[in-house]
Amino acid sequence: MQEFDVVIIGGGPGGLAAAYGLHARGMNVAVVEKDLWGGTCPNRGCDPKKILMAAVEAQGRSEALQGHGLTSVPQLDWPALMATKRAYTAKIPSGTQGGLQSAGIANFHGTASFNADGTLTVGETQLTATNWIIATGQEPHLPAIKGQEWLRTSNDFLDLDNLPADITLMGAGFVGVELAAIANAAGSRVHLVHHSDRPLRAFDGDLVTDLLARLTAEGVDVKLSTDITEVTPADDQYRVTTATGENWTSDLVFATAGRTPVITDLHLERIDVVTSRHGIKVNGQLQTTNHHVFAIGDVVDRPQPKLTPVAGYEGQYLADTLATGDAAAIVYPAIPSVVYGKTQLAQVGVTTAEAATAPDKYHVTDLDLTHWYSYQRIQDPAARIKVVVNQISGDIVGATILSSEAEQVINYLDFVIQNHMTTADINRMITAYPTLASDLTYFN
Ligand SMILES: Cc1cc2nc3c(=O)[nH]c(=O)nc-3n(C[C@H](O)[C@H](O)[C@H](O)COP(=O)(O)OP(=O)(O)OC[C@H]3O[C@@H](n4cnc5c(N)ncnc54)[C@H](O)[C@@H]3O)c2cc1C
Ligand SMILES: NC(=O)c1ccc[n+]([C@@H]2O[C@H](COP(=O)([O-])OP(=O)(O)OC[C@H]3O[C@@H](n4cnc5c(N)ncnc54)[C@H](O)[C@@H]3O)[C@@H](O)[C@H]2O)c1
Repeated sequence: MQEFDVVIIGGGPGGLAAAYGLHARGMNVAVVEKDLWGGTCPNRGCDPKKILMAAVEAQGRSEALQGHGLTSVPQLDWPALMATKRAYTAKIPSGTQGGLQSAGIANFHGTASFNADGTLTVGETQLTATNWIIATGQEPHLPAIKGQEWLRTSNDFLDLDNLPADITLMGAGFVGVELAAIANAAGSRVHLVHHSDRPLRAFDGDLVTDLLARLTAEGVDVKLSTDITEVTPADDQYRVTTATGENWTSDLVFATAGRTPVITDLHLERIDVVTSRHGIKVNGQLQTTNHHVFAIGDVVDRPQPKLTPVAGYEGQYLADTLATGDAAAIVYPAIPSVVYGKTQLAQVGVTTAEAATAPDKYHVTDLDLTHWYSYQRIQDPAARIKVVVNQISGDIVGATILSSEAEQVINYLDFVIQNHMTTADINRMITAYPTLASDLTYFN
């Protein structure tokens, strides 16, 4: 039996932030990982996806400048792009584990499972700890349709040797929309199928409609209010059938219909940790129903978006609270989120839906940016922002933006919101001109 102050289960962004934070505060910690050290984000999530996106973005920029100074559109070389991605991801697990080893943080590779006496089994090893942190993340959800066994996932997509000529994506959430943008740019015929008429529900409806219109204009077959009920092999393809009897064939069908918490192996029922279908239940201190067990990151049932910086923030919070005994509840700052692609959709702070519920407090400005210098210069085909302003103070408190530059603008606005900068504060700054930052003075 090996003893620790804290054992962390899951070596992804959440678990690693907690491990390094606790170790730096002098605590004796161990991390357990059953699969790839580094977790979803650097191995099969954010980072590999955005390596593929680099080529997608470059193609989008070139397309916009056809007739405005550029004469040909670059084509994506999938095998070369995948080789570039693999050159990055191949080093992640060993580099991550090597980092833990050099820091002197104990690490165990294997599937962690709790025992009824509150200890943990990892292969042949038994661990015990004063406190535990569960950071086991989520995995792709495979909808229970006929032919479920034929469905591929984002893990498979991000490791395809060759991109097939025709693919179907079942679900138009973050993952579905981003994979559609990549596959479409790389020359595949993409069917992006969503069961309701309102994908990306967390974002402003008008801007989601604009984004789907852009994807359609780029060649994606967007099908809303379409329920896939069956996938069956048909020669060397798959036949996709919907609830209304519509059908087509595709080379591969991907389930992009959300993700589910990874908790089965842990046997949390043995240690009285309560879960829901959305994940592990926690209080404001990220403490589960067992007072010695905490949970962070994607595996937690909470309203905050499931993103890498959120998992890391929660890991740092627990490093502080467990090391100091200070039990102040976690307070989240504004959390920016971006759906990446040639056209990006991003939001931060108060949403337009929240603003609509308090019209006395908030005013929403809807601006077409296509004629602004920053967007005209690059011939951005779709550029629009909705800015939420506090009517009383006149300050920007939220924004949703659609454009090929959205990922940058949203972070500038995050700084403005997080630091409660007033219009006067922004006007007191001199920013390099003409840039996206120099546009900040025009938003309210
Ligand atoms: C395709 C895709 C793209 C994404 N893009 C972005 C993006 O652009 N930006 C962004 O912010 N977020 C993005 N995300 C989300 C991001 O990857 C997650 O929010 C983040 O990885 C969560 O970190 P985590 O530590 O909670 O979980 P994870 O990173 O999932 O790590 C959990 C780890 O726990 C391990 N584990 C599970 N069970 C056990 C067990 N019983 N024993 C031992 N180990 C176990 C798993 O193997 C895994 O390595 C993306 C996700 C996907 C799928
Ligand atoms: N750029 C980023 O930051 C980024 C990228 C990818 C993932 N993520 C994170 O990972 C999380 C998971 O992403 P995701 O896309 O897997 O989930 P998601 O919840 O964003 O989207 C899944 C969508 O599939 C729909 N759906 C559910 N069942 C369906 C069915 N049977 N048929 C068709 N559609 C169905 C859901 O209604 C939902 O809209 C995101 O919420 C986000 O927090 C972030």
